[in-house]
Amino acid sequence: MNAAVPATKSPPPSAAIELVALTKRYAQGSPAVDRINLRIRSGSYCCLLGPSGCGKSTTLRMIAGHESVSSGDILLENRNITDRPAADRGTAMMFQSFALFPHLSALDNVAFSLKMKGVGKTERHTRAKDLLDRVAMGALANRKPAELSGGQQQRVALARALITRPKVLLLDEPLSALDPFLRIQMRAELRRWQKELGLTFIHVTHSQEEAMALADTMVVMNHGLIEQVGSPHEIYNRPASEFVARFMGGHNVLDTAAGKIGVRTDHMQVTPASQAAPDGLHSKRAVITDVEYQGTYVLLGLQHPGVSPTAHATAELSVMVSEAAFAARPYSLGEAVQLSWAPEAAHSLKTTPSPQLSAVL
Ligand SMILES: Nc1ncnc2c1ncn2[C@@H]1O[C@H](COP(=O)(O)OP(=O)(O)OP(=O)(O)O)[C@@H](O)[C@H]1O
Repeated sequence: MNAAVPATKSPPPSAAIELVALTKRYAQGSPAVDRINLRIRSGSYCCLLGPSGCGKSTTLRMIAGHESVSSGDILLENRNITDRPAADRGTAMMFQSFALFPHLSALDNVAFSLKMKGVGKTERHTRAKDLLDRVAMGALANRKPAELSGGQQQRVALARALITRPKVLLLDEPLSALDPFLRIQMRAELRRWQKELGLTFIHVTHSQEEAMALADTMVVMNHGLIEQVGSPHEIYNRPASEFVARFMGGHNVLDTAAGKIGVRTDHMQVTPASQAAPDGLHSKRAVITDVEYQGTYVLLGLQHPGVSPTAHATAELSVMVSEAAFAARPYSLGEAVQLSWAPEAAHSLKTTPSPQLSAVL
């Protein structure tokens, strides 16, 4: 007879950063960050995402040690760093404006923190030059920041952050100072560096597109709370709440007898009302209020029937129709249609965040 074997629980994957009931209260009123729990996997690219004022930068600054914690804990590789000084945490920060010293060369900017630590000139210059070579900036090591492009300054800023050999790199809107073209280029570089270095990156952004392009894990915040944690694919395909569906975009939020549901705009079909069956559980009448050509697809804006469109009204619903489908059957403003969707394309949405959502990666 087999002896009963106690069930063994496999340990959770190692976390580079763990936030435990982390809270920041600046003054009376609702906290900027409200008892959030989060584990960020070692070696992953994590994006903190949310609208202005949601608490993402405050969270990052608390991890960096640039902001005091009202209550809760921050652990780095199981070490409690909540009250440790910024320079002694194993984190490094890369800022939006790169914060390079204008009067110092790229090499001296990168070597600066080693100088402050009393590292000798030969060693600090060797280490700084190695890092500049690594980010393909070795040839421009003697240039001052004003003599470098935005992208080159970003590489210097990255090298400068890495010189202290951090375990976790914190990036506060690192791409927002760049023009749109360079932003996309540097986004790819950030992702490549993170993979090459095998470091944990925590990147704050308000851009859904940026977070989707970069993150292994996205953390969507709203009003100091975490609304949802997941891969870009999970968040985009199964937004947990009405807020996430609306914030991520590309979704319609519909009221049904069973509550609110979300359906992706590219997972809805349009049929002329004259050819449609009566509305059912997975269909709805609507009137076209907007037709936008977007290249590979046409975006139709729609209102519920009976709502007269005004010049300032934004469409309540939108549907993506492929360019070919629109060419085969164009739709015009004011046309009555039926929207339909497959039952599996719809998922229910929470309307309010739960205050103590525990987000474990
Ligand atoms: N030093 C401060 N003193 C008082 N309130 C602050 C301070 N810093 C931030 N706040 C408040 O805390 C809340 C969260 O701010 P935080 O900067 O973390 O938001 P955010 O999501 O990063 O926004 P943004 O994208 O605009 O930077 C906001 O309501 C903000 O006004």
